[in-house]
Amino acid sequence: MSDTETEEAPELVPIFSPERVEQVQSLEESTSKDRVPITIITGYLGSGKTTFLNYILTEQHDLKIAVILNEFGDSVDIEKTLSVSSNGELTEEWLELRNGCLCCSVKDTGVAAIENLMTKRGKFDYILLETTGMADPGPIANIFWMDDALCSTIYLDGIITVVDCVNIIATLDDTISGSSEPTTAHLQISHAEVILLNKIDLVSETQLSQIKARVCAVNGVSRTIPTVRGHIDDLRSILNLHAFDSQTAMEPFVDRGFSHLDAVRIPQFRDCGLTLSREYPQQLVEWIQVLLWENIIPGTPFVTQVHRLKGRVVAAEDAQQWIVQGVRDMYDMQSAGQCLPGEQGKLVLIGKGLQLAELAESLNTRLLK
Ligand SMILES: Nc1nc2c(ncn2[C@@H]2O[C@H](COP(=O)(O)OP(=O)(O)OP(=O)(O)O)[C@@H](O)[C@H]2O)c(=O)[nH]1
Repeated sequence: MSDTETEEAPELVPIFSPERVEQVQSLEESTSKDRVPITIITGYLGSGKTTFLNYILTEQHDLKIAVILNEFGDSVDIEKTLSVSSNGELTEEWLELRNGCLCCSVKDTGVAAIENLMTKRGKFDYILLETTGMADPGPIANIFWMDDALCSTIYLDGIITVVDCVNIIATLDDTISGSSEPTTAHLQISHAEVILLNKIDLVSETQLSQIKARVCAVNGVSRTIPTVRGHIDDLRSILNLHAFDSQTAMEPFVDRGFSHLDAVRIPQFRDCGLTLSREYPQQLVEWIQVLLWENIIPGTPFVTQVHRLKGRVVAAEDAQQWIVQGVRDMYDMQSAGQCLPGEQGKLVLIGKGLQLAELAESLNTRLLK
């Protein structure tokens, strides 16, 4: 018999008193009955969060879901076009969709937006909140723990992180030089209960298993689901997880190690909004290609790294609108019908080395050629 086998087993001590356990149980019961669940959808810039939400908003299902879209910087009006384009309506108000869902674009994930939503209580039974691509979901999740008024009507059900399989490895590698801080992408993955490995149409099976291994190294306890454009056969399998019930009742996020992961500041990062006059899309595309593929501000020696590009381009000849979307070195352009009279285009860039004056001048020079 070894020494360890002769040692007495340690006495197990309950961590929580019977009163506390009772308190938790009653909170969990009220959770299911009286409060509306909210799931946070997070994921790095361009990973496919809005595409996933658009899928939910247009798919037929028996869920009445309210969606809150939160946008980075200046791109809210472009995003709105994307999220409600299937109905052809553009509005900042809450919009009722044909499948019973509600949709709204807000510039800020403030408590006010959620309180405003709760005035429409009864019209929905679930809330999905999309964070910006640069957000650490920890502090947002904290709102549903800290704010007493919100806690009485809403509870955090879970966090879903959308991963862009094409770019995730580069994004995870992209630490601030000399720093051991986790990147935003690490934080987003580490908080998730469910991780959508999205854009698998663009990677091989071998790449997918490498990506899965890398993602699981950051968070090995969450469920991973491979997706194309966020399509999930059984939406219910990722909702109503009650992922935080026991833990949130037992210990606030600050004790779960969330608070020290507070928003990682990436100093070189910035977003730039450029107003476009009516353009010749082909010239703009050539400019975008140099920017994304050569990583310089076209016609200048300035080095850049664009992580996300979104834009609405209005063609000079026929006032047709095009939505341009770029994620790192990939981009696509889709026709979005005729623009309204007098409407101009806009380009929003998020990344490093983005100098507004130089970008604007470079763009003008190229487009005036
Ligand atoms: N090929 C492919 N493209 C995808 C997929 N999912 C999304 N996309 C494209 O990726 C681009 C970015 O998608 P979005 O849904 O806007 O990404 P997002 O995460 O909401 O972006 P941000 O809000 O800017 O962070 C768009 O051009 C989408 O059409 C996918 O599974 N496959």
